[in-house]
Amino acid sequence: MNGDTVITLKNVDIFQQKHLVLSNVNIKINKGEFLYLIGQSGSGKSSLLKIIYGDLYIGNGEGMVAGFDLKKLHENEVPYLRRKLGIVFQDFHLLTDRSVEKNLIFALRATGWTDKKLIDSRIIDVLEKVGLRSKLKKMPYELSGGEQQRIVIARALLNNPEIILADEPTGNLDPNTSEEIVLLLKDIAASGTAVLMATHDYQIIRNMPSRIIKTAEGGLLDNVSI
Ligand SMILES: Nc1ncnc2c1ncn2[C@@H]1O[C@H](COP(=O)(O)OP(=O)(O)OP(=O)(O)O)[C@@H](O)[C@H]1O
Repeated sequence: MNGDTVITLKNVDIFQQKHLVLSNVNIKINKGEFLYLIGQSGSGKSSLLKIIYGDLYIGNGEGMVAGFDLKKLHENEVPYLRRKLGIVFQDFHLLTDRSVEKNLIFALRATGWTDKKLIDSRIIDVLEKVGLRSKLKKMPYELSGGEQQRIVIARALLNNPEIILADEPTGNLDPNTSEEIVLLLKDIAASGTAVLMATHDYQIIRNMPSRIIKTAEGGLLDNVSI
């Protein structure tokens, strides 16, 4: 793995229980790349993401993610791998009973941050990155769906991840708001974080083309056109 590669999977077989979902997966993703992950429902997109964030273990093959060797990954190292990853999933909602600021403080404390000054300045940094500094004191229900998704992205950026995994981040958003979210993710990629975004939204891909990988027929295809 050279210094610019943040994800390498080599001849990896991906199982759910005893069922082989994807076989012989080969992929390299570099620092700062933005990729779409497509594939029919049930074809293995989530399983691929799970291998990357250490929720499924590698059987056959080799994998390196953000410097962690997936083959040797011990259960108690998974939280450290996750700190190198920003996760933006549809079901990773904001906590609805507290403000944006308190959501972000909660996420930082959970990953070991204790210094109040550093916490405050990190929160301002990530809110500026997503263009929502003014929403610091708002409750999630006072924000639009797109704004909430930006805050989820801000939360994913807190620990300065090497990779963002986004699973259908625009699934509940209207087309214009969806494009803004993808533009934001592309900006984040341009500043050095790799972004892998699973989506079923081909319109977005057509409007904002990028490298596409696809789960199909029990394998992973690279550089696909749609
Ligand atoms: N926990 C599990 N135990 C057993 N089989 C599973 C489990 N999770 C998923 N599978 C099976 O693995 C295959 C791939 O599922 P996966 O969730 O990776 O697909 P997907 O492409 O992400 O689908 P979707 O787009 O609907 O989210 C499916 O056949 C599914 O039934």
